[in-house]
Amino acid sequence: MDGYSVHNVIGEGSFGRALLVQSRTNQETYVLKEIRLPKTQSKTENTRREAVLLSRMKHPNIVAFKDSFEGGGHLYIVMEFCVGGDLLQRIQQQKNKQFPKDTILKWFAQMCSGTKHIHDKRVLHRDLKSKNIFLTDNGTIKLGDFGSACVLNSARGYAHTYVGTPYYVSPEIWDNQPYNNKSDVWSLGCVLYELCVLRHPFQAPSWKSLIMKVCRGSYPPLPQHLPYELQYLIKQMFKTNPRDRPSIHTILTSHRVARLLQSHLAKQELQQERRTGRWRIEEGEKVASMLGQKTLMTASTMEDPGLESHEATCESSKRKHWAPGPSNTALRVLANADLLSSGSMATTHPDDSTEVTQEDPTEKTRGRSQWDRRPPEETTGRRQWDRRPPERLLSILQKAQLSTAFRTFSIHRHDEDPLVGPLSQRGGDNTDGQMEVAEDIAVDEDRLEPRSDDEDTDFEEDSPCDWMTELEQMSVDQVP
Ligand SMILES: Nc1ncnc2c1ncn2[C@@H]1O[C@H](COP(=O)(O)OP(=O)(O)OP(=O)(O)O)[C@@H](O)[C@H]1O
Repeated sequence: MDGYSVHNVIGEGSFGRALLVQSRTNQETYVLKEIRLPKTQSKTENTRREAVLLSRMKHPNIVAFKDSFEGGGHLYIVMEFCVGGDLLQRIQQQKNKQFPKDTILKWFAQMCSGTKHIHDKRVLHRDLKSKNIFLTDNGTIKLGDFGSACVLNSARGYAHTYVGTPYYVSPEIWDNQPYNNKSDVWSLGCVLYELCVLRHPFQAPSWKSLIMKVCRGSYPPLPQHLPYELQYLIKQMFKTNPRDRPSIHTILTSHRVARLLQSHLAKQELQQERRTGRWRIEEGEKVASMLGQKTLMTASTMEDPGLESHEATCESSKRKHWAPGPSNTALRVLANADLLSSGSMATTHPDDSTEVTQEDPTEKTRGRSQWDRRPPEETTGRRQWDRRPPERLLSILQKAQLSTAFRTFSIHRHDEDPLVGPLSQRGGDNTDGQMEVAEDIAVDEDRLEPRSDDEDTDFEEDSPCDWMTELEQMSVDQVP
């Protein structure tokens, strides 16, 4: 601490404080994060990983790491100060005035660029949200607060990390599936939506309603004045099956949307893209070993072909695949069946705006992804994403006191209603209980078409924690 003089405290997070400091050496202003070190050795190691991870991420759209040190039972991480504050504050400052289209595109392009850098290193952010995205004085976007997932890798830590804040959590996480790179894409979709609408895409008056909306990808349509590309992009980012969601690489390289975004990336960023476009294996391995193998798995177009074939042999047995059937964790028959109305048991297909029940075999092919133009017989056995909400979770939440869920999920760290977010409308919104997507949007299916699963970057958490079981146990423990 001797090298810095403290100006003021700029905020308190769940792990400590953020201070505004000035370096005695170069007189520059920085943010110093003071993080309480856990008592046990293994947890302390995990906490240190945040600093290690941050120090390895060098990109114009990621908050720059300056230094880290320890003292008095705390870890201190010194990082770039983003004068413009976080994006959530910026959205709130707008009141109800929409951002100009070009601002949205520029910021989103920069977010993608930063996220791509992280993903190219096989790291998942896991907590992308407008509060963790910052602005510099010249309006450049910087992703911050990432790597906390690696820090919080105790069993409870994972539960905490996986769920994060409910507004940004993708359907597969509610379904107790491993976090993967497409889960970050979903969260970025939420941020993009917030920039366009100044509200959360998914908000509801109850847990059940919120989770159902997320699992069905049900959000109010964007205002008509926004360009087609943005409307379409959001629709793709909110594909409930992660395999149908484009990767960041796809978003940044495909067709018209990509061109629109690329034109908003500064020359400097494009150069950085070119430099880091290919994933460097040594770099990825270094990060993985620093993170104690807690990082990610195989298969990316960014790899050397040699690496790909090597990994295909060595890793194939380890790699987790999406189960070829409905989730066996979340879709157990609900003991208290009245939790779900008949309407909520229906599977809705936004692409053809038809509601069909999950069990109706004649409707199976209509539920296929719009990208999947193969004849029905070729797709037999392919996983159809089940858009019923994760019933086991709903059941747990039904029994659990909201305050228990509040603590476990760390959804909202203050005393307010955990389901009322900073951009929420009280009492939910007009999509509550209904499937309302932008039906009237014309779809050009050739644009931003995700490549096949094998081609698109796709990696996931190595050893995910079964946070749902943990939560279930906690709710049982709470019963007097
Ligand atoms: N690099 C930064 N530049 C400017 N402001 C920052 C920076 N990092 C954090 N802040 C601000 O400091 C405050 C505290 O941040 P911190 O990351 O410690 O906690 P949090 O994001 O509020 O909570 P948590 O980390 O528990 O999610 C926030 O208001 C955040 O906007």
